[in-house]
Amino acid sequence: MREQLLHKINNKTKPLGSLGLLETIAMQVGMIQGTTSPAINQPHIVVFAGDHGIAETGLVNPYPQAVTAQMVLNFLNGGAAINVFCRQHNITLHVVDAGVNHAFGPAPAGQSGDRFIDAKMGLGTANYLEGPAMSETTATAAIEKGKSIVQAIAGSGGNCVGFGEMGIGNTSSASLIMSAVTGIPLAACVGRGTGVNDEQLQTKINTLGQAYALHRLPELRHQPVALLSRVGGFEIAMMAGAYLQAAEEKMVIVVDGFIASAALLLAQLINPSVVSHCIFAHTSGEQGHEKMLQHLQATTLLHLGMRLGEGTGAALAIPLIRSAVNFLQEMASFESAGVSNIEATT
Ligand SMILES: O=C(O)c1ccc[n+]([C@@H]2O[C@H](COP(=O)([O-])O)[C@@H](O)[C@H]2O)c1
Ligand SMILES: Cc1cc2nc[nH]c2cc1C
Repeated sequence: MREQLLHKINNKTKPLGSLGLLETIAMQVGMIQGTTSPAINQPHIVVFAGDHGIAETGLVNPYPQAVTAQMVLNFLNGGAAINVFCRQHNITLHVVDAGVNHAFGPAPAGQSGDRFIDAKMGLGTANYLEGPAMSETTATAAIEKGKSIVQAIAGSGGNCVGFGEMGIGNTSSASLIMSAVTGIPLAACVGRGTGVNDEQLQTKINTLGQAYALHRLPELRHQPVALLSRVGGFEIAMMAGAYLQAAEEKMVIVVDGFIASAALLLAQLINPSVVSHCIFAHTSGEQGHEKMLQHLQATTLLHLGMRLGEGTGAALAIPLIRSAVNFLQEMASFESAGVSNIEATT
């Protein structure tokens, strides 16, 4: 298949390699789908929302925990950045309550076709400065729930999915997971998140250092469920399961920013082949993301200095992925168009 795809790509009416990363994407999507005529059907973004006990201490996050629930309602009312980009690019948006510290009541109706999924694992995690964030049973249940959500989307015909997240305090979980899994020192994994100042950043690093020592994270570096239970989040656990199922379903997976990539690190520990299904949308402005991407040996499509989350980077990358698939499908070949090629190409 690789040979056939390369032949098809190289015989399009363009100088060899001149579509750059789009050629890499066309090759990858063809390999995932096992065809020289790949297609992106209805793409989906799934945003997992969850709260973090540590956020209530105010030691690691500038915005209050209540923003998580408020933003979920904003998603359902169509007013967040991810709503705008999904509307613009005709992407179906799903919003999952993975464990927000708020009772939303019976299925709050989304406008503009947005879908709400109640998968609440609790009213936020416990504060991992004092004990585990959740039990290992709950971490496993969240992974399984993430799988079933993606299974339903695949069943409805979607073959491309991006995962986003919303959770005040979740850059802290992501930094701890990153440091544990990659072995990169914690201080190099901790960034400003939604925007801590220099002094708050030092407090964040010191605070997370305590959690790192308390839970002896380096000893858990090969144990995704244990890591999730100690310092994870419900939305991160669910997203890890979602990655695994999306790969199982042979979907094209679009990876968003810092937190979404940390969830992928955990999914990769469970099934290393998941990364071959992943297209990395963007390099986040969150310090640490670049090093995490290096660990994943990932090349990203976009460098926009974005650090919002919600799946916004993934949504912006989807039209580029469509362009990659479309050039493979629709461009004329040298032969069909009667354009002169050079000898070296076959
Ligand atoms: O996606 C990213 O790279 C990213 C980087 C920094 C912050 N965020 C978003 O900001 C929130 C977490 O930030 P914080 O400061 O509360 O840990 C959460 O809702 C994320 O979606 C997202
Ligand atoms: C307003 C706001 C919107 C967000 N979207 C994702 N994370 C966020 C964090 C804040 C604070």
